[in-house]
Amino acid sequence: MDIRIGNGYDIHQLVENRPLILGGLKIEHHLGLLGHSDADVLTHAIMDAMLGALSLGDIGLYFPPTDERWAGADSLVLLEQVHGLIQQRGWQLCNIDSVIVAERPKLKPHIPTMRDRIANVLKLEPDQVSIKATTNEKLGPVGREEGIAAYAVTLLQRA
Ligand SMILES: Nc1ccn([C@@H]2O[C@H](COP(=O)(O)O)[C@@H](O)[C@H]2O)c(=O)n1
Ligand SMILES: C[C@@]1(CO)OP(=O)(O)OP(=O)(O)OC[C@H]1O
Repeated sequence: MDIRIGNGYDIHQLVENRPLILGGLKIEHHLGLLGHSDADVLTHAIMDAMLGALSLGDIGLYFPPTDERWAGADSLVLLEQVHGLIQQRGWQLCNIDSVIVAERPKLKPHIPTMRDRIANVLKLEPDQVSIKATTNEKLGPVGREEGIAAYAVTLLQRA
């Protein structure tokens, strides 16, 4: 089999006195995401999709939330390590498609920079990294701005 698909999902709580980091980009907002790491929910979903494509488990296996080494970790650095695992096994990324579910802030203006940052770490062209945003139409915890969620799908091919 020469292609593999993976999907990833993550959600983090929005709280006061934390930065909002999405796709490696700090976005000005009165709330930020709570987590052991930088809580970059988009990058976490992308890593889980990459690992899932090769049945390699999830990010908690490689970067346990109980391990002080990952306290405040920059998720783009973790992404680079996950990319290394994929490459070591002889695979490369074809493309990523993702969606961030957030009631606020407006993410559209920030998406090109997020795509560039993720693409840069993964040595991809920005057009191989799709990032979309949607609200949750005020429904549920995301709709009440208690958190932000992200979904990602990725396709890998043999290098
Ligand atoms: N946090 C968000 C959410 C959405 N957008 C953009 O707005 C468009 C409309 O969103 P709906 O949930 O009402 O469909 C969406 O297509 C995004 O382009 C955004 O920028 N930031
Ligand atoms: C990368 C890690 C490291 O603690 O980040 P967290 O901020 O704990 O986020 P979560 O998505 O709950 O779990 C993944 C963890 O492995």
